[in-house]
Amino acid sequence: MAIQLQHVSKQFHKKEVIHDVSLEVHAGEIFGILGPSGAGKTTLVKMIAGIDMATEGTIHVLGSRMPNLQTMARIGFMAQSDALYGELTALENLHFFASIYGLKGKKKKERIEEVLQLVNLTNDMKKAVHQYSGGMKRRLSLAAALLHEPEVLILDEPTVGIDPLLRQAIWEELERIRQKGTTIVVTTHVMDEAEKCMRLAMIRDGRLIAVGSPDELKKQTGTTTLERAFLHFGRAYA
Ligand SMILES: Nc1ncnc2c1ncn2[C@@H]1O[C@H](COP(=O)(O)OP(=O)(O)OP(=O)(O)O)[C@@H](O)[C@H]1O
Repeated sequence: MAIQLQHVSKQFHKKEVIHDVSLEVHAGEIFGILGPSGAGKTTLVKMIAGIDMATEGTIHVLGSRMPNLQTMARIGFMAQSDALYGELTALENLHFFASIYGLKGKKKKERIEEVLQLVNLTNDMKKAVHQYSGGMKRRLSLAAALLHEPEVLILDEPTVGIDPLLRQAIWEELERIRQKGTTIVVTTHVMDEAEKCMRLAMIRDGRLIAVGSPDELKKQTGTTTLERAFLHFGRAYA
């Protein structure tokens, strides 16, 4: 088991936005968190990544209770808004993040070259990031999250604003990374992306309404699309 949430709740200013969520993510899977805007996906993944704390309940990642600094060094996190330095080039940005992750010398240089190639930005690596398109910034953020070859990779809506071709390329990349042994958690509000996950959690109004593989969720509800399955599970909480 790579990730375990037990009875996790989160309040902001006394308002509860996550209610009693328990779930498990298996090692080596691509696990999706699917829900509409405001459902609580970002709040959940931030707590898993150790950036935010649960108000109640416990979260374990790779066997340690979060938040835990040592474990955080084994997690790659890509936030929804790109945390990049616009005035620096892509290469300079990656050097900066690599130093934060403690990469040095030859290993650092090699890894930067690898991730740039992975997200297909080698030819643009010397451009200032403020000249990048939205899709290029997303890919650079993904590259930064991959620098330290994390055991767990957490991506908050990684393909928002990315054209379909590139989206496809990013998903192929995620599958490659998974095969190398990384456990991946990805949030999305897009059904066809959820469909690509091995298992997924459906979230509505901060509540977990269902967990399973896309096929299981459709079967359980006797529907042919995840969208219908989502509506079906959601109804029980309406
Ligand atoms: N720092 C905060 N302070 C107060 N309320 C917050 C804070 N962060 C999130 N919320 C609230 O928590 C709820 C869940 O937000 P969250 O960003 O987790 O949803 P989401 O599913 O990621 O949505 P989106 O897809 O739009 O990013 C929302 O009602 C939001 O207003």
